[in-house]
Amino acid sequence: MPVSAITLKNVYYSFDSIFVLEDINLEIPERCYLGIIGPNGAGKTTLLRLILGIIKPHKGEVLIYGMRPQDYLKSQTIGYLPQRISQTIYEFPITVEELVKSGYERIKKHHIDWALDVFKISHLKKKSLRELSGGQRQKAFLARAIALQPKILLLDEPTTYIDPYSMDEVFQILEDLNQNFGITIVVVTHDIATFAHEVNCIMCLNRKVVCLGEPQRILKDEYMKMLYPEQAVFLHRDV
Ligand SMILES: Nc1ncnc2c1ncn2[C@@H]1O[C@H](COP(=O)(O)OP(=O)(O)OP(=O)(O)O)[C@@H](O)[C@H]1O
Repeated sequence: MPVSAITLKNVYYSFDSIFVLEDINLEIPERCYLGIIGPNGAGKTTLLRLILGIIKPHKGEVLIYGMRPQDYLKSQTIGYLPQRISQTIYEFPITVEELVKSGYERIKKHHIDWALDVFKISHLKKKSLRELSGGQRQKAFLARAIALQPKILLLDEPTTYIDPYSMDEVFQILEDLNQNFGITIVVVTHDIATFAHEVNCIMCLNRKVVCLGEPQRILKDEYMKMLYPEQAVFLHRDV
């Protein structure tokens, strides 16, 4: 039986007494590459923050390899690329290398070098973030997310700022991290059509789990209509 990397059981979360997530039940097996899609405000980022233990469910439980996130994080890490990165970080003269090790007290140099190498930005390591393009910066943040060699990687809109050529490169790297390094990846995205070719499972979220399954099955009009009922035009893609 596959090991469950992330489990959510009957999870509820509310802001100001309004539930933004309701009765979420989810098992993400180890080595899964899951895409989470859903309209604005569907609760996608909130779900990632629950998995990270930044916030706690108001009802139900979140387990990482059978442990509460705060217990798991005592000995392990979860890689995370947040959706919104504070612009103020660019005002400090921080280099790519410094960014990758920031917040990690005992990180080893070869881990930093490995992460920079994975995202093909070793040549930029002494450059200030201010000198980089948006895509190069995003790769620097992705490198930081994997620097501690986590078993789980959570990415919130990772392809923002990345041009189509570099996007293929990033997809290749993520696939390699998933297949060859065995990292479980959860990616939140609005770029459904592109990601459908990358992930092996898609979850549609809109406060509740609307549907979950293989991309070929999920990207059918019937499910998209359930997820985006206001939209007049739906995706027609062969995946
Ligand atoms: N700190 C907060 N205080 C109050 N409400 C919040 C807070 N953070 C999020 N919300 C609300 O919770 C709901 C879910 O937000 P969340 O950011 O998880 O959605 P999302 O699916 O990631 O959206 P998007 O695709 O726009 O990034 C939204 O209605 C949002 O307004």
